[in-house]
Order: sequence, then C-alpha cells, then structure tokens
Amino acid sequence: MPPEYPETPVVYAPGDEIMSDISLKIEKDTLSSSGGVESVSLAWQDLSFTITNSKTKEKQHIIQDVSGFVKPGEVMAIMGPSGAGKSTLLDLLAGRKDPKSVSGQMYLNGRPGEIKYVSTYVMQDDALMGVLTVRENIQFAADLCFPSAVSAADKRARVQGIIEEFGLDRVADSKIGTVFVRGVSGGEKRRASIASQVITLPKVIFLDEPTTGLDSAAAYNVMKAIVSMARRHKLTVIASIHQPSTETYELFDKLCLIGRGRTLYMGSREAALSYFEGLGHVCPAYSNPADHFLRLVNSDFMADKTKAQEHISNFISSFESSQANTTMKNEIISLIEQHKGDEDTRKISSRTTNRYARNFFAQTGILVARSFKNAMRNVLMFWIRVAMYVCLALLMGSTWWQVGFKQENIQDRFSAHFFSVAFLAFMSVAGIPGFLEERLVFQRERANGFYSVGPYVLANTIISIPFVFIIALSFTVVAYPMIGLNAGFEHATLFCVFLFLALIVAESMVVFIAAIIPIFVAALTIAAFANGFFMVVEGYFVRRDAIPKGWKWAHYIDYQKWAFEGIIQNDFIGLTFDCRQMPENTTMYSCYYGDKTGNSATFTGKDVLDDFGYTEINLVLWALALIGLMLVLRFGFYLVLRMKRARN
Ligand SMILES: Nc1ncnc2c1ncn2[C@@H]1O[C@H](COP(=O)(O)OP(=O)(O)OP(=O)(O)O)[C@@H](O)[C@H]1O
Repeated sequence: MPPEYPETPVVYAPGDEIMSDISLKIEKDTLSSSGGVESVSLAWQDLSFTITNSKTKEKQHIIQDVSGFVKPGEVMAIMGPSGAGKSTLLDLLAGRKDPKSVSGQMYLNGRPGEIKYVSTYVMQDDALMGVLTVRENIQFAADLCFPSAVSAADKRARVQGIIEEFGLDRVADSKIGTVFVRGVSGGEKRRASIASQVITLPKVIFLDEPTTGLDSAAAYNVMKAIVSMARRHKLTVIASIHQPSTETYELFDKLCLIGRGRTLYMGSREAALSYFEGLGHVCPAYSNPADHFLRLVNSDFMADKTKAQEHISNFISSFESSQANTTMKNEIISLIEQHKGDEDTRKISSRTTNRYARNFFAQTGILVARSFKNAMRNVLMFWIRVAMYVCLALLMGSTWWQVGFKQENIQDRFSAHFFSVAFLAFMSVAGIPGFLEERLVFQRERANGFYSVGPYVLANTIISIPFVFIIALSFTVVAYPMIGLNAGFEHATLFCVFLFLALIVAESMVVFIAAIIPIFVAALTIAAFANGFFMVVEGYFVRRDAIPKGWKWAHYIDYQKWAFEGIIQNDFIGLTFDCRQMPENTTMYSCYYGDKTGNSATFTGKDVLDDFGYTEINLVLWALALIGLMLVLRFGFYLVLRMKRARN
C-alpha cells in the first residue's frame, strides 16, 4: 500500500460526480482537436534518431530501432541512466524532432497520423505567471484553448474540474509565487503547471521529467494526479522519469527502459521484475525496482569501456531475443490490423483545420488581459520602475531647478533634455526579467499550439503602451515644471509625447535583444551597450555636423537622436534668452547666439538651434521616425520569435 501523503490528489473512479463531468461534455460537443476520436493508442516501430557529427561527418544513433505501444488509459515511464536518450525518445514520440533525422514508423490508433494534433507536451519548467493565482493561470489557459463556442460558465466549470482532479482546491486562489512572494509548494506548482497544459484533456500527453526537483511525496502526488486523469479520461500518457520512488514507480503501467539509445526492456511494469529475474538479476527484497533496474543497466562508471559496451550489448540482445519483445511486436501488428479502415483514425490523419482554438484577435485580447493583470501585480516589473522614474524626476527637478533664461543656462537645458531621454530609455533594461519570465510561458504555450507568434507580439506591444505612457506622464508631471521648461500645456504635452515615443522604441529594442539572447546578463549587457552607443552618436556630446561620416548611419538609426531633437525644438522655439551685459559698458552685450554685434540684449531659442545646426526639425516627421523605428524593432522581434524553434 502506498503511504498516504499529505495533499494527495483524489483518485476518482469512473462515474464519480465531479465538475469535470461537465468538461467531458464540453469536449465531446465542441472540441475537435482529435478529430472527434474518443481515445488514441500510440505505437512506434523501429524508431531511430541519427545525427551527423559536424567534425568527423560520422553518423551517430542517439536512438536506434526502438519499438513499443501505449494504449488509452495507460501511463508509460521512459527510464534509463543519464544520457541514455530518454528526452530524445520522448521528443521523437511527440514529433518534436527534425523528420530528416528520424526513421521508423509512428501509428495513432494503428494508422500513420500527425501526433501534434492530438497531443500536448508538458515541459519540465513550471512556466507560470508567478503573480497570478493557480486558478487564474489555469483559467487563462482555458480561455486560450477552448473554442469560442464553449461558454464562459462551461470554461469555469472545466477549470474547477481540473483543479479538483489535481488536488489543488485548497490552493486554487493562492498565488503561484515569485522571488518576493511566497506562493504554493513545489509540488502544487508542478501540478498547476501540468493542469494548465492539459486543460483540454488532449488524447496523448508527453511529460518531460514531471517529478524532477520534487521530494518523493510531492513527486508521488504529481504522478498520482496524472495517472488518475489518464484512467478517468482514457488518455495515453508517456513520461520520462529519472529515479522514481517505489510508490511512484508502481503508478506506471508500462516501462520503457533504454540504455545508449537502445531498448533494454519494453513492456508491462509488473512483468519487468520477472523479466530481469529471468536474466539472473533478482531485485533484492525491500529494494526499489526502479533503482534496481537503473543500477543494473548503468555502465557509465565502469573503468573498462569495452566491458561497459559489452554489458549494455548483453541487455540489448537479451531483450531482442526475448518473448517480451516478440509479444510486444505482435501486439503492435494486431493494433494496426485492428484499426484498419477505422473512421475515427482517418479523421486524425487527415485533419487540416486551423490548429488554434481561438482566432487571431481573441488570442491577442486574452494575452493582453493576462499581461495587464501580470504587470499590474508585478511590483518589480512595473511599479518599482514607476517609482524609480518619479524619484529621478524629483532628483532632476531639484538639480535643474528653474533652469532660467540666461545664455549661461543654454548648456544646462541641453543637458536636461539629453539626460531625460537617455537615462529614461537606458532604464528600460529593467523590463528584461519580466519579459524573460513571460517568454518561458510563451514558449511552452506556443509549442502546445495555444496561440501563434503574431498575437503574442501584438499583445506585448499593446500592453507596453499604457505602462510606458504612465512612466512618461509621471516623469513629465514632476520634472517639467520643476526644471522650468517652456511653459504651456502644449509644450509639456509634446515633451511627454516624445519621451513616450523614445521609451516605446527603447522597450521594443530591449525585447528584441532579449528575444535573440534570452539570457538575462547577456541581454542586459547588449542592451546597455546599444543604449550607450546611441548616446555617443546622438549629437549631444559631439555636434551633429561633427559626427564622422562613418558613424552617420548610426546617428540616423538612433532613436535617442529623434527624441532629443524633437524635445529641444519643442523647448527652445518661442523662448527668449538674455545675453550677458558687458560690465564696462552697460549698453553693450556679449551674445553667444543670434546677433553677436553686442547691440542686442536678447536672443531667441531659434537662434540657439540655428547655431547648433538644428534648422530643419519637423516635429511630425521626427515623431514618425520614432514610430517607424518602433515598428521595425517589433517586426524584428516577431521574426526572431518565428525563426526560433518552439523547443531549443
Ligand atoms: N542533437 C544532438 N546532437 C548531439 N548529441 C545529442 C543530440 N541529442 C542528444 N544528444 C546526445 O544523446 C544522448 C542522449 O541525450 P538525452 O538528452 O536524450 O539523454 P537523457 O537520457 O534524457 O539524459 P538525462 O537523463 O541526463 O537528461 C546524450 O549523450 C546527448 O548528449
């Protein structure tokens, strides 16, 4: 008897009255992801995955001639020592490998078919939104996965159903947790992650090491929930697993034991003990059979490499010539025979309909709603940034306090404008951690066909607009009057607009860079470098006409240049500045700008801009240049995400 662990999910028997009965009805009525079939058996024959060594050009089998099958309602464990090929086999079965490197046959209900239409691949990482609750995470997944024909009430019922099935009722309204907020336990988080990915009850579920990183009680609970779901809904489940405890191991129906990419045992979990006993390897009393098998087939630490290869080869040939292998192969053949001409099977194989449950705009809307909730609750991602910008505005306002209208103040004004744009844009790197967290969720959901890249990029763009606007507005409201820039609502508005556009481009650049290199430190360094580089060629430190020809291109693609010039035009035009009065002759003036004859007591802001060569600034065109740069970067962001494979 397995021990009764705390938090154990309920194991429902077929016919139990739970909320997910409603969801079963939803599935039958409205879901077409499996072409209408009730359940899917999976069989594979002589599956191989071969790579070519880039240096030696030699072919190398990572997986070789592996066969097997799993029937609906069954759960199979792929086990083997580290590097045996578990993940590769799982990816192969899930159709996630380049077909050019794959050979062998896959059968869905006895016929060749597209596995991706009927399956979900649950990755190892718990890619969830930490500031959202368990229920919210699952609900958003449900909103994305169910067609619009499913009513909101039915979707809520399905969410409640899956929460019950995974034993998450107690924590349904608790936040998942972040580095700042203590959330649910590791096991609950894993169950929530799996639940959110299998909400539509896909006919085949692949799980990449679902228990890794969990203690044995949590691992048992996770597997128990999965097995319960598989039995109840007749789902076919395959999981790669490292070292299950005895109780967890006994939850599996089938075992596929591999070593060096070859089958060492494939068959029922119960028969594995007697199979290895037949080979003379009796499992010691009170030992964990999973540990026993793994120890038995692990040759990695044998000093003599020839003996190690021989050791594995013996297990391979023993299985090839075994009755277990013959029985398995016969069962695969009879499975294929049994389903020949099957109506349901033909539906799976020939499915050509849109692979997404929701249309482009619905996907975008749901993603915007989720990101909005995420950003509003994410203190680090947004509110700390707002607070930081307000502090900076106060700092700048008090330092440049009422900057004045004397000619000595011209440089101070330029500096205030340069710093406003450059520093605010620079700090957009603070958005990288939030984006990288969201990117993990995106990768997982995209790979499972929840939505495509277009809606994600559009949602990411839309959601950045109000937040960047709040930042630009709060900075303007505080800093603009304190510094004493060109008075008037219109000027303050234009200042805010240019700041907003600069920040929007900066955000776009940051997500573009982080999408190319999704490693925090690397993305941060490159984004910081890019911003530093753009400061240099902006035309502030070096006058615009003095920038060397070789760097002119950089000046024109520099978003900070367009924002800085827009802001100085907005500030200087319409202002009048005092020249310095000559101490020895009170009727003569020393003017750096405008009329330098000494007869004029003042000069205009336009004189200053003319002197610096800013003669042709057109605020509308300059704003359009910023919008253009934003669009180019967002399109680049879209292309990068499209080009990156769903799973690296
Ligand atoms: N595309 C590839 N190119 C080169 N080697 C590969 C490739 N894919 C897998 N391998 C190698 O094949 C072997 C099996 O890898 P795989 O990740 O499937 O093993 P695993 O059993 O899941 O290991 P672990 O339990 O340590 O995660 C490893 O030695 C791995 O380095």
